[in-house]
Formats: sequence, C-alpha cells, structure tokens
Amino acid sequence: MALENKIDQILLKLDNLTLESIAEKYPTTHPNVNPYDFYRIHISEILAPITGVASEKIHSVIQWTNALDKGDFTLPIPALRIKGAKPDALGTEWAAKFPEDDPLIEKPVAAGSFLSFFVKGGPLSQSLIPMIRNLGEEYGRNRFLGLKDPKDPSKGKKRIVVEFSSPNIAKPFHAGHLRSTIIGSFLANLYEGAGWDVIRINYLGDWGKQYGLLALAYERYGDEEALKKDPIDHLFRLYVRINAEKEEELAAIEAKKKEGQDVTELLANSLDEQARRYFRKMTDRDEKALALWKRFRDLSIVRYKATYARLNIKFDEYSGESQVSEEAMEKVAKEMAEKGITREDQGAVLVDFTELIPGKEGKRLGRAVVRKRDGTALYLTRDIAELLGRYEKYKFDHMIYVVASQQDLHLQQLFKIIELLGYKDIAARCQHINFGLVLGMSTRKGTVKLYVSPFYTLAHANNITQLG
Ligand SMILES: NC(=[NH2+])NCCC[C@H](N)C(=O)O
Repeated sequence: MALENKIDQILLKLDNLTLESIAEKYPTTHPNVNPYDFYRIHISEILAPITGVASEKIHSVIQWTNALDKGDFTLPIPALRIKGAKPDALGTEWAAKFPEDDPLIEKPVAAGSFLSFFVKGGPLSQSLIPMIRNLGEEYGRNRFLGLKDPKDPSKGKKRIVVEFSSPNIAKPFHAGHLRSTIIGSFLANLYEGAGWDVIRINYLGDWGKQYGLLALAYERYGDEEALKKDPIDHLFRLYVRINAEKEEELAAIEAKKKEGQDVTELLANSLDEQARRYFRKMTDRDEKALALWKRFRDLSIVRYKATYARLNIKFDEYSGESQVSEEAMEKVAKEMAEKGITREDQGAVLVDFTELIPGKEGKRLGRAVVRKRDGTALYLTRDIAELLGRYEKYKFDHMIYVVASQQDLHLQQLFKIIELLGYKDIAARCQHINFGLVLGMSTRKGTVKLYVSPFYTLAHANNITQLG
C-alpha cells in the first residue's frame, strides 16, 4: 500500500530511510500497516548515535508497556547488555541527550533502568486517520505476521488449529463452554487477522459410557416430539433422571453388600453395567446401538449451530471423541507399549509418569490410565490419537486447546505422552489456553445454569466487536 500521508514521509526523511531500506534493516516490521512500527524504528534511529548501540539491536528490545503511565514504549536498558555501565545512569544520560523537539516523540523519561517513551498525540492521529481510511476493513490486521517466511510470501501462511467450545452432547452448554467459545473464537479471529491459516475445531464430548446410559434412558422415557423440539433440553432431562436412578441403585447395592448379601447378580444387571454393555456395542460399531446415538448427535449439532450463528461463530470441523477410531487408538497403544511408555496394571494399561520422569515433574503428573480393564479406551486415550490424527491431517504449526483449568493436568499429561512418544516437535506446537472454574455446577446433579440470556448479549456484542 502506498504511503500517502505526510507524517510518514517526514519520518522517512527524518531518519534518512526508505521503505525498502526499512524492509532490509528491520525485516520484522510492517510500517505500512502498523504505524507504531515507524515509531519503534524512529526511536532506535535516534538512540543509536546517542548510545553507541546498533539501531537494530535497540529496536529488538523496545517493548510495549503494560500501563499507559509508563508510556507507549519502553526500553529496558539491561537488555542491551552494556558492560560495566549502570543502567540507571545510562538512562539519565540518554534521556538528557535525546532531542528536545522531535516532531513525533516526547523527550523520554528515565525511570530506573527503563526509558519510557511517549508518542505525540497530534502527529500520530494525523498519520493514523488517513491510514485507517486507506486500509478500511484491513485496518488493525497484520497479515504478514502469519507468513511462514516473512521475506517470501509465496511460501504461504502458517497454520493454526484452534479447538474450542467442545460441549458434551446431551449435557447442557454451561458457562465453562461459553467461556471456551468466546475465548477460542476471539483467539481464532486474532490469528486470522494476523494472517494465519486458521482451522476451528469443535471437539464434541459425544462418546463414552454415559451415552450408553443415555440411550437406555431414551428407550425407557424418551419422547420423540420433545427430542425434535429441543434435543439438548430433552436429552439433558433424561440424563439427569437416569443418573439419579443409577446412583440410587448403586447406593442400594452398596448397602446390601454391607449387610453381607451377595450382590454379584444385582451388579451384573445394574444400570451402570447395562450402560457399559450398550457402549461396548457402540464401540463395536453395532448399527442399532449407533443409530440412536447418531440421532442425538446430529440433532444436537443442528441446535449448536443455531446458537453459534448468533455469536457469529462457525467451525470448520465438528470433530469429537466419537470420531477417534479404535484402529487409531490401537495403533498408538502399540506404539506406547513398544516405546516403554505404558505398562499393565491389574489388566488395565497405564502411563506411570512417576516412573518415567524423575523428580517433581513425574510426581505432579502422576499416573494415567489409557485402557481400562475391560478394554475400553478413555478420554485421554482418545485425545492422544486425536492429536496425532490432527497433525497428520493439518500439519499445523501451532495448536491451541481452549479448555477450563480443571483439565490442566489432563492436557499436561496429553502433551507429555506425545513428547515421550518421540514427537517432541509436535508437542512443542501444542498449547493449552485455560480459564478459571465456574463453581457450584454439576451436570449430573442438574445444578447447571443454562446461559441463555448472556448468549444473546454476547452475540450482540460480538457483532459489533468482531475482529474477523
Ligand atoms: N481435546 C479436549 N480434551 N478438549 C476439551 C473437551 C472438553 C470436554 N468436552 C468438556 O466439556 O469438559
């Protein structure tokens, strides 16, 4: 984009630079879309002769401030590593030598070992407003940041996978999922604005024994009309009801056991056991068992989509725990065993971090079961295979999981297993973005609050503040 405003022309002249020489000397900058890049360069060019330090070096350490009273930019003097000089004294000296009447920047303020720089408001707005008018919708974005090689755009964009929202079908979409949705969508938009190729994934909780239990509940109490009208609500009601029954039943069995009765048969016929068997049929891809579950999933997705649409959010992929194939899990199970990461323990398979990793870290990570005694896989097992599958499919440069801090340990275990498998490079590309807990809610007890009204409010706000 051509530079059409005077201030920037003045700046180029001031520092005796051209856009070409800037690109050469400061390859990470993009002054034609980010006016602040000019300012950082300008400060560096002024300070170079005063300090005797190369302007590129100064440029590389100038930072944003974290509070406005500290200026627009700050220079941490110790970062320049000048031997034998006291940073505080240098700060005072350099501030004194800084030109009194620079057209763009106030004389800096020395604050301890930092120099604070304040941009002059008038000239900035004179340069900024034409820039906003020129760039239009593009203003505020910097598509260069996401390039694989900033010097060679033909090499393409970096790719990021952002996994967020990820509710559990049949359970309500609670405040935790809402937070993941808002944060995840915001991050995805931000990366898009920064020129990355962004893949948005919704990893549904749609698999596990509880979906066997839910199917049983539907067979007993399900209502076709209610399901069609509001699947999420209907399934939630069934889920709470059947869980209460299951808990009651288990408590009764436990009491009988305490009295010394033989409860083997009761346990074998319990709801819990029936649910397990039902889910087993699902993992064996029994068509009948899967048909009901698939309806629950499909209807829930239709509802989710409508809600996300209000928030101006779209996903590129509705993946989910159910989409992780048994074959993929078997493959990685074999690999883990071969690489000595897993061991058997009373018929179950687990990763014992306390043995694999010495010291505190191993202790902190503890032990994690990856295959139950009855042969079924777990949440973690699915995540391991899913992560590797995503890498295979997307070859991402970075992947973010936006998940509540409740699952900090789970994600640390996941990333560590990937690393132990020898995929250090893939593990290093993964990041957990967490957020605090919403206390006092339990889906099983039915104490979850459905956040309908904030949804509307946020949808509204999102329309106005959307980044991309
Ligand atoms: N890859 C993952 N484990 N993502 C997080 C999924 C969140 C999960 N469905 C929950 O509601 O708690």
